[in-house]
Amino acid sequence: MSYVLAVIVVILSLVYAFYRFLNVTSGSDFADNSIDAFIIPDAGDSKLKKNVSNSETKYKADYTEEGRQILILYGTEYGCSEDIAKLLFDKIKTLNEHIELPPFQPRLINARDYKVIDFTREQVVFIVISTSGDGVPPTDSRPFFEFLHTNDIRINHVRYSVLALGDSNYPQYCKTGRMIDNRLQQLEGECIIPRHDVDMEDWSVINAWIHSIMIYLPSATLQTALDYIHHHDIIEETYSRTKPFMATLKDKYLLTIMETDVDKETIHCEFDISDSDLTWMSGDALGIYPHNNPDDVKLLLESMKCSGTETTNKLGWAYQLSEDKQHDDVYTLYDVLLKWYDLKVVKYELMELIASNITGRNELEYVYKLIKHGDSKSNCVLQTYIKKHEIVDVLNDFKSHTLPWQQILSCMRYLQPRYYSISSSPRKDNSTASVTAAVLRYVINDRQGTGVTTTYLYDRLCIGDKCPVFMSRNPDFRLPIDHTLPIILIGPGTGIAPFMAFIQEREMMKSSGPIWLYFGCRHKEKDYIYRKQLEQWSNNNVIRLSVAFSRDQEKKQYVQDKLYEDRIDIWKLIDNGNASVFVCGDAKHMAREVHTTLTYIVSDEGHMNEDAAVEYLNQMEKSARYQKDVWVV
Ligand SMILES: Cc1cc2nc3c(=O)[nH]c(=O)nc-3n(C[C@H](O)[C@H](O)[C@H](O)COP(=O)(O)O)c2cc1C
Repeated sequence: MSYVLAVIVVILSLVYAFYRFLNVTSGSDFADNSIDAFIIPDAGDSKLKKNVSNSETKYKADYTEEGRQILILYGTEYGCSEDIAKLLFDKIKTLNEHIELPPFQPRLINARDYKVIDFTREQVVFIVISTSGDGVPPTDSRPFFEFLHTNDIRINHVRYSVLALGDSNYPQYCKTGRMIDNRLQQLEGECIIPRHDVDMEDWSVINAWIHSIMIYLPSATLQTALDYIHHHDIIEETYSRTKPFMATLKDKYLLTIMETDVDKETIHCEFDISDSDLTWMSGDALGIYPHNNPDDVKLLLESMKCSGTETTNKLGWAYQLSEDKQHDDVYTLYDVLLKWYDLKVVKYELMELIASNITGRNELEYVYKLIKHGDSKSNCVLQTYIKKHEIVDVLNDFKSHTLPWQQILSCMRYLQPRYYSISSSPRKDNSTASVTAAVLRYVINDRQGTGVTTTYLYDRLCIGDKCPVFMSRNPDFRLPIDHTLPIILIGPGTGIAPFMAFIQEREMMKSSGPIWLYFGCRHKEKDYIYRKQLEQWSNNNVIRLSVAFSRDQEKKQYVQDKLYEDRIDIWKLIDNGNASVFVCGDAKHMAREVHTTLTYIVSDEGHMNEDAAVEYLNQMEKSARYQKDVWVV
């Protein structure tokens, strides 16, 4: 029996080794190809230390020697396209290690800074761009998109390829990348690698695209030239996603009453941004970089077989603090995990790394079962596993691992900022930005899980503490310029956050435009957040207020029921009053229900068939956002 098992293990190991060989030779093994780029050096190694400091500036290098230039242009809302563009940059640089010809000179440019580009001087352009909002380009890439579509720029000598990032749950899937690709074709650019559409950061697609570029470049004919792009020509914002401002938490309090475990825990936080030049408009969001839960860090350290006192100098990338001048400081592993790494998201590379390291038969069989169909989104076994496991769970599932912590880190994601609609208007107080957040606590694999940012804000960040923040623009979510026009705001739960800012704004402007607010929660006495303020506004005729309590009576009531009750008046306000409708909330089904109800109202009251009603709403709801204001912890 044991002989048979031993044979099975050997066969599995061989199959896996062969599988890895196939992947490495086909270049789709992201882990193997990327580890070097991300490995965190040990503090004592000065050569590596130098590399780390360089990595802060390497993407902004001005080239003073001739090279074979390649433009990498990215447009991003949340940073993913930028990370991919940087990875491509690093990969192209590695080609120089194997060639004697003039080096490749990749240049990395944010589409926001497109004006520094002279397309007549470019030869090869790789574009990585996401789609945002309701199928629109990332906010600060919009001028570039506009420029490209309104100017007949001469690019018939340019070779290009586009990587389009998106999410197939949205109707306008990868629209920005698709439109840019079409436009470049129209302008007679030569597409050298067909566009790849990336559904929800599907790394198998991203790797395939990068791999095609790596195959293409060595044999490509490229003239050498001296670079004309100078980074000092690019004006940077003082504070941004990559360079956040350290805001002071001025105040925080619970908005709900907690009597049982299932009761909602919603908080209000105020950040002092007075020493920054940060500005915002009602409808914008605040990006917040959290710290992880120290208990989670300790559990992870155990599963990594580390004490946490291991040291390293800073990461290849972390958000930069303007007052933080000590980039070469030594950090403990505990600190690094607390502040810069995502402890939850399991990357495929980690699974591969584990598979290459463990020896236990059962564990080997298990991991092979998970990864044998690769890292594609269609590998349901792996996807289901990843959804239900955080990194600590994975390491505990494969306890026989002997992985050095540096390698584990190299397969982890950086901690991403979380975005919250700002619930205060700058017209009222432009030095204080408020956010409203539902604290997330859940059970995963028999232990307590917590939402990183919401518990950071409520449990760990104290009043007076500082925390890195930045502004995230939301230009499609704005009050009508004409303040006399009516607005209908539908915002149950924390969906009310941006509407608090809208109402404050109109109140400050003493605007005459009617405001109808539809708010919903479970119980009048427990989670009717901002009740006092809302009722005061209602009593003072600033708003017309309608509240649905879903669990205070036998028959559940939701905002859509309230909309339906008011259907005749709503139709009049929309049709005769030219009202704008805004929807915001954190539940997908709510947005769907509201949309269905609005369609019904328009078709019934406006005497249209359903298709016409949907079309009418599409036209009318230009500024409405469904499910877009969901800033998941
Ligand atoms: C608010 C919001 C709106 C989005 N709208 C779309 C969309 O209309 N079409 C689409 O394909 N993807 C959409 N996405 C998905 C993003 O394109 C995807 O998450 C992408 O990986 C983000 O890349 P970035 O971090 O470079 O911006 C949306 C994502 C968010 C958060």
